Amino acid sequence: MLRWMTAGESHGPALVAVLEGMVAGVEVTTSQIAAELERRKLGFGRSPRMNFEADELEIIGGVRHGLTQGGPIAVRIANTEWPKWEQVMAADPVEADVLSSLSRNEPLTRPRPGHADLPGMQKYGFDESRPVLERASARETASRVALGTVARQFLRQLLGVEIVSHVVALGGVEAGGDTLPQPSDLAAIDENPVRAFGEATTERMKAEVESAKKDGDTLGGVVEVIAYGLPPGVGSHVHWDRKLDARLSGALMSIQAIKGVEIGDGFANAHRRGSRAHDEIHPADGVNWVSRSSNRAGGLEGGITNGEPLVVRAAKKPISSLPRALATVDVATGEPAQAMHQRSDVTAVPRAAVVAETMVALVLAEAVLEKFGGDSLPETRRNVEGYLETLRERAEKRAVHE
Ligand SMILES: Cc1cc2nc3c(=O)[nH]c(=O)nc-3n(C[C@H](O)[C@H](O)[C@H](O)COP(=O)(O)O)c2cc1C
Ligand SMILES: C=C(O[C@@H]1CC(C(=O)O)=C[C@@H](OP(=O)(O)O)[C@H]1O)C(=O)O
Repeated sequence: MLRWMTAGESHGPALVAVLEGMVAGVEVTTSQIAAELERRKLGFGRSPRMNFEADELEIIGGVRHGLTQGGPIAVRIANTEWPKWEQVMAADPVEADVLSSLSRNEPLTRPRPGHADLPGMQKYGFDESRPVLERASARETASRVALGTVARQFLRQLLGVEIVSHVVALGGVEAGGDTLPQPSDLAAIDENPVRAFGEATTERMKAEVESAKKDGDTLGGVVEVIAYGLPPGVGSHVHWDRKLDARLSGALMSIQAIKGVEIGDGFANAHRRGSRAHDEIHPADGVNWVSRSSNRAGGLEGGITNGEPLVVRAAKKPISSLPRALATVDVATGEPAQAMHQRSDVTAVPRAAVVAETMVALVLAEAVLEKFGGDSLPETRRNVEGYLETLRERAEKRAVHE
């Protein structure tokens, strides 16, 4: 079983994260994780904080000389802004008069519609939203990306799986073209300001971001993640919590501000006839011994991978910290007020794509380990080879019968 947990506040000393259950022998280095953390900061419309908050990464357990050891993998990502927040966010009590002298410590009593502020205050009994937003903040996704890098390396080294993402819609502008980006396109996508691929909608997307910024507004969008190289048979149809589509959706929905998930042509298929919705199966050579002329299912049937590329989409709502603040209630007075706002991204859609890759990597690594087991990469690899050999033998038997 692969498990992962994160802890830490947005303006606390550091984020920490633990990945438990990863096999020994996976190559992973601090610089590989740091490179993924940098990718998470990319994208036009990002928060001013992305320019000055450096992710100071340290692997503090589970990896030795560039190889996982089989034990829990622990990472720490220091918040370089910590000195400015040390008193506001101190773990131990701080003198009341010191705190009241800090402008950063103004009680946040005007909750933002769309953020976790108000329901979090109600649920946990807080008079202001600081303790809620500190943990709700998508700063936490940095620690997910760190763990996701390990999952990604495992999938790559075991199966040659490559995970790609791109922005397919931003602020109502849809990226053109039906061609799926390949792993070799990822570098170009990372260099694209809005992480788009396909027809040149980049300038229109950027213009939309500029326009929203001018209006004091924010934008949402849709990201797509594709995983190449998965064999058929990962996930299961036998029980609700083993279905890979359910697990992927839950993991993607757990990303801050993701409000919709689609597997393959999920929503478009709902409007098509069956004859136009499924992927007809044809005989072919190779391990999978079949081919399909389309991939509307997004590589999943019955909650199981079918050997086609896995394609999932996630819809992100616009950021809820609007410069042109929305109406709210000041919970200190009960009077109408404007929601608090200090700074915010115009959009975090390009960055959410990288986080979505991470969640896909973690879920796939977990499901692959369930299918193949093992405690070391060579052992898991032997199990994969045994399974693929069985698939091949079954395909050959069929060929003899024909
Ligand atoms: C990469 C990323 C960056 C985000 N940046 C911001 C931000 O700057 N301001 C903001 O209000 N929300 C931001 N969010 C969204 C909030 O964290 C999210 O809306 C909030 O935690 C409430 O959760 P919910 O939207 O899932 O209900 C961001 C989300 C992601 C994925
Ligand atoms: C710090 C990150 O994202 C933050 C996510 C976030 C939110 O409300 O989710 C709000 C912003 O933080 P602040 O309110 O301090 O400006 C973002 O910058 C990060 O992704 O590293």
